[in-house]
Formats: sequence, C-alpha cells, structure tokens
Amino acid sequence: MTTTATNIISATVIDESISTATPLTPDAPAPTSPKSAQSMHADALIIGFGKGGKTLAAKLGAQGKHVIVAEQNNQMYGGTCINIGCLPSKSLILDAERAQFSGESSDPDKRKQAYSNAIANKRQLTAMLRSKNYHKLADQEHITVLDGHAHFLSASEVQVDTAQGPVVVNADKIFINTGATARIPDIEGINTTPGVYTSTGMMEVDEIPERLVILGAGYIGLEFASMYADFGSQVTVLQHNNSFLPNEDEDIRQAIHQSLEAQGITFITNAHTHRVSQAADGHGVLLEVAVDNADTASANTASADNSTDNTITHIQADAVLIATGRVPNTEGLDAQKAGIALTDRGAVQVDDLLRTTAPNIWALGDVNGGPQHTYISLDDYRIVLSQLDEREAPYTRKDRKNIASVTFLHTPYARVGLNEQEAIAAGFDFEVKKMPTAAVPKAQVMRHTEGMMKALVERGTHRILGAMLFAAQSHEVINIVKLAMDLQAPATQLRNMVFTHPTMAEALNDLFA
Ligand SMILES: Cc1cc2nc3c(=O)[nH]c(=O)nc-3n(C[C@H](O)[C@H](O)[C@H](O)COP(=O)(O)OP(=O)(O)OC[C@H]3O[C@@H](n4cnc5c(N)ncnc54)[C@H](O)[C@@H]3O)c2cc1C
Ligand SMILES: NC(=O)c1ccc[n+]([C@@H]2O[C@H](COP(=O)([O-])OP(=O)(O)OC[C@H]3O[C@@H](n4cnc5c(N)ncnc54)[C@H](O)[C@@H]3O)[C@@H](O)[C@H]2O)c1
Repeated sequence: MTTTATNIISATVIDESISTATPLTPDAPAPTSPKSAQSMHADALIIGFGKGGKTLAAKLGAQGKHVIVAEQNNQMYGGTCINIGCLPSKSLILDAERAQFSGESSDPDKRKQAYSNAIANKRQLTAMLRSKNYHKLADQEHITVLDGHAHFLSASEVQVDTAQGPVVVNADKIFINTGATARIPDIEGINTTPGVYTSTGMMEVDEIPERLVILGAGYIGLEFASMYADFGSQVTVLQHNNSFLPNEDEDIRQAIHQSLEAQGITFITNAHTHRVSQAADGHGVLLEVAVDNADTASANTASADNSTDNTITHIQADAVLIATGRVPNTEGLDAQKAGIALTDRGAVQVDDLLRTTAPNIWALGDVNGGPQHTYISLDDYRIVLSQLDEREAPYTRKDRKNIASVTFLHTPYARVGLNEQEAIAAGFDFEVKKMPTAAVPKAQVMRHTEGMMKALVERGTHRILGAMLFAAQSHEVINIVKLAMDLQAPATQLRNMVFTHPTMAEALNDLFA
C-alpha cells in the first residue's frame, strides 16, 4: 500500500500534524515572517489556532486589541477540527456512504477509485478551509499570526520559536488553546512498524486498506470503522476491555452493535495487543493479540489466524488505526514556568471560568481536560469572553447544560440528557418513549430505516429528561430536542409541534406522543 502521508513514526514526531507532503493550495499562505523583531507586546496572546482561540482572536481583533496568535504548524491554521478532525472525517464518511449506496464499495476496482477520490475531496476541502481560516485572522489589521511553537518563559512572557528565530511575546492576557494529540498505547513495535497510523495519518493514505484493524471502540474507532466498512474494507475493532459503549442503555447499545456488525465489522473485546510488526510476507502489519474471552476471539475476524484455542490471536492487516483517546497538548509548553498547574492527566487545570492557576491566563478547548468536541471549545470562548466583557455575572461551565453528542456512524447516534440507567440512578419517576426509525415516513423515503428512537419524560411535569436517537439525520434532529430542554418546554410541545413534512424531525411528534 502506498501512502503520501506520515505513518505513526513521523506523525508522532510532528505532533499530529498533517503530512508536509500535502500541498498548500495556490492561495494558501506561505509561512509568515514575524511582523517585528525579537520581542513583541500584545494585549492578548493566543497559543494555538483552535476553535475557541481563533474565535476569540477575531473578536478581540475587531475590538481593536492587538492580538498575537502563535501556531506551531502552518498546515494547522484553523486547528484540529478543520484540518485533521471533524470536517475531513465527515467528508470521508459522507463519500463512504455514497460509495456504499451506489454499490461502488462492492467492486474492488471501483472502491479503490471511490476511496482515492474521497481523499482528494477531503484534501481540497481542508486546504480551502485552512486558507480561509488563516486569512480571516492574518488579514485583520490588529492580528499577527506567528508561525512557531510557543512555550512559557514566565506568567507574562512566551517565546515563540519561529523559522526566523525566537520571538518573545509579552502579553497582558494569555489564552492557551493547544488542543490534544492521539495517545499512543505502550505496545511493542507500535512506533516503528510501517502501516500503523493515528487518525491524522490514516486520512492521508491514498490507497484503501482492504483489511483494517482499529484499536479502540470510542468515537474515532467507531466512526472510522463504519466509514471504512462503507468503503468496502474488512474492519476489525479491538477493544481492550469488555465494554462497548459503556455509558449507553442496553437496548441502544445492542442496536448500535448489531448495526455495525451488519456492516461487516468484527468486534473483539478484552483484546490486548502485545506486539505489532511488519508481516513476514511483506503485506502489511501483523498484530499479536491476547484475548481474554475465548468466545469473542473465535469470532469471524477478517484475516484472523486463530491458530490455537488459547488466547493468542494473530491478525494481519493492511493498516492499523490507533484510536485510543487523545491527550491534552501541554508537553513542551513549559507551563510550570508560568505557575500553571496541570491535572493528573496532563491537562491545564482550570476553574469554572477557565482560569488557570496563573493570573491572566486562561485555557480553552481540549487542553483544559473537558469534553473533546469543537462546540465545547467554542463554548469555552463564550465563557472567556463573558469575563473580558466584564459582565456582572459571567457565563461559566456550570451554566452549560444539555450538551448533545453525536457519533457519526452510517446510522448516526445522537444523544442529549439522561439515559434510562442514569435517570433511574438519579431517582426520577419517568416514562420511556420508544419507536423504531422505520415508522418515520422520511426514513422510508431515504431508504434508511435502521435504528430506534428513545426519550424519557418525567411523569407529572412532562419534562424531557433525555433523548437517544439512533436514526438517519439524528445529528440534526437532536438539536431540536436540546432546544426544547434548554427552554424547559414540556414534551407536549414537541408532541404538538407542526413540523414540515416529510422530515426526520417530525418523528418527534410520535416519539413524544
Ligand atoms: C478524527 C477526529 C474527528 C473528530 N470529530 C469531531 C466531530 O465530529 N465533532 C466534534 O465536535 N469534535 C470532533 N473531534 C474533536 C475536535 O476536533 C476537537 O475537540 C477540537 O478540534 C479541539 O479544538 P481546540 O480548540 O481545543 O484546539 P485545536 O483545534 O486542537 O487547536 C490546537 C492548535 O494548537 C496548536 N499548538 C499546539 N501546541 C502548540 C504550541 N505549544 N505552540 C503553538 N501552537 C500549538 C496545534 O498545532 C493546533 O493547531 C474530532 C477529533 C478528531 C481527531
Ligand atoms: N463525533 C464527535 O464528536 C467526535 C468524533 C471523533 C472524536 N471525537 C473526540 O476525540 C476524542 C478522542 O477519540 P478516541 O476515539 O480516540 O477516544 P475515546 O476516548 O472516545 O475512545 C478510546 C477507546 O479506546 C479504548 N482503548 C484504550 N486503550 C486501548 C488499547 N490499548 N487497545 C484497545 N482499546 C483501547 C478505550 O477503552 C476507549 O473505548 C474523543 O474524546 C472525542 O470527544 C469526537
């Protein structure tokens, strides 16, 4: 298999960056030189070009404040989401669904083509967004973008190591928005075997892996499993413990598991990968996996050689994706020089206003150890801005409520609020409402009838306690439920609401009936 991208060895070295082989678009910026010499002053220094930070930079710059944004990688303007996270992965997921729907995925030649087209589409999209993001800040009169790794010298001084030499920035206020990086488990050979990737490297591989093994059944693991299965790859997911979607109700968990298995994905739980190495026949990667549960080990794994009935299994794959969590980017930040405390898990320690333990320094987004979603980083921006605006009662993390989440599977799973097991534990008296997705006319029109919908409504008050939508378009529909919950609208509001037709949203009439 050929790649134009880094495998994990260099991906680790360049800190989750996309490949330097990825060309800049014609209008994308060349690396900038600092607009002044060795030392600069700023009203606000933002370290990292992530969602919360770039939104804050644009806001402060528009207010006439002098803002410096330091970004260590000129292929990451705009941050993780647009370059190596949400948007490239959702572009690929969409193209995979189209390939599956059109039947291209079933034909080896056509799926190769569909996949390499999808990678090209993704590159075009990210290059366009990167360039737009860069210009949105760099073209503002009061904003300077410095290309270089930033690290603290003191609580008010940060050194940015640019290609033209170090620049020391003295800033009145500093905002850390450095994101997170894939966590690489301690497995023999994992850093040196070609064909082992993080999500960043994986999305740069031009040729479809016919056999893909994924370590981790979390967000990235499941989204990529579903995507590659839609492209026609044989996918095996190795989860190191016995839990599959441990925070979900049993009926939802089963429905999702069955759906992913129906896509042809094999799950092996209690699977401890001991070693990865180059396969002896030169084709891909060989994984040595110890499986605690003999039943799961004997599952029908793609290219798995269950040579003995003991717990050691060898699996050969064209590519291995590591999706075992992401750790906050605090290494190399020299946070201690500024008196910034870190948590046990290496995140920047913050209070509900996102203030660090050092004065006038805040941390936004993945780096502060909160939930890792782009919309959380954006909401962190709102928390910080409410303090800079000097509102009497700033917006805090405690005010944040009813945060929805989505796993973008072939049939997306969206959830807001409590599930059944949590509502019982919290002592609520509630009614469970359920319906199959197939009952929704629009699902029939789309020929995407898989899944189920579930909601919890408090008896007496009709308060909506939560909703779990495993259905086409649920990533959109869930936001209506969230709004109703935020506004404390009773379930009857959704039951009686006049929706347009035919839409997936109108299912809420029936779900809350
Ligand atoms: C494959 C994948 C799919 C995802 N899908 C979704 C999704 O569908 N929906 C969703 O909501 N979330 C998704 N996420 C999570 C989401 O991308 C992140 O939560 C979000 O982008 C984090 O943004 P941030 O503001 O914390 O910082 P980031 O966007 O991560 O930006 C941090 C920036 O800081 C730079 N940096 C780091 N250290 C330094 C330093 N010392 N000096 C200078 N610069 C530095 C980095 O290069 C980077 O550009 C996904 C993540 C991945 C990996
Ligand atoms: N749709 C979205 O909002 C979205 C999509 C993708 C990523 N993300 C964000 O990115 C973050 C990182 O995603 P992720 O999937 O890497 O992390 P995750 O925390 O969601 O899942 C990691 C999984 O890997 C398992 N694991 C850990 N070590 C293992 C090992 N050695 N072998 C096998 N399994 C192992 C864990 O038990 C867990 O199930 C998530 O926290 C998520 O918030 C969000």
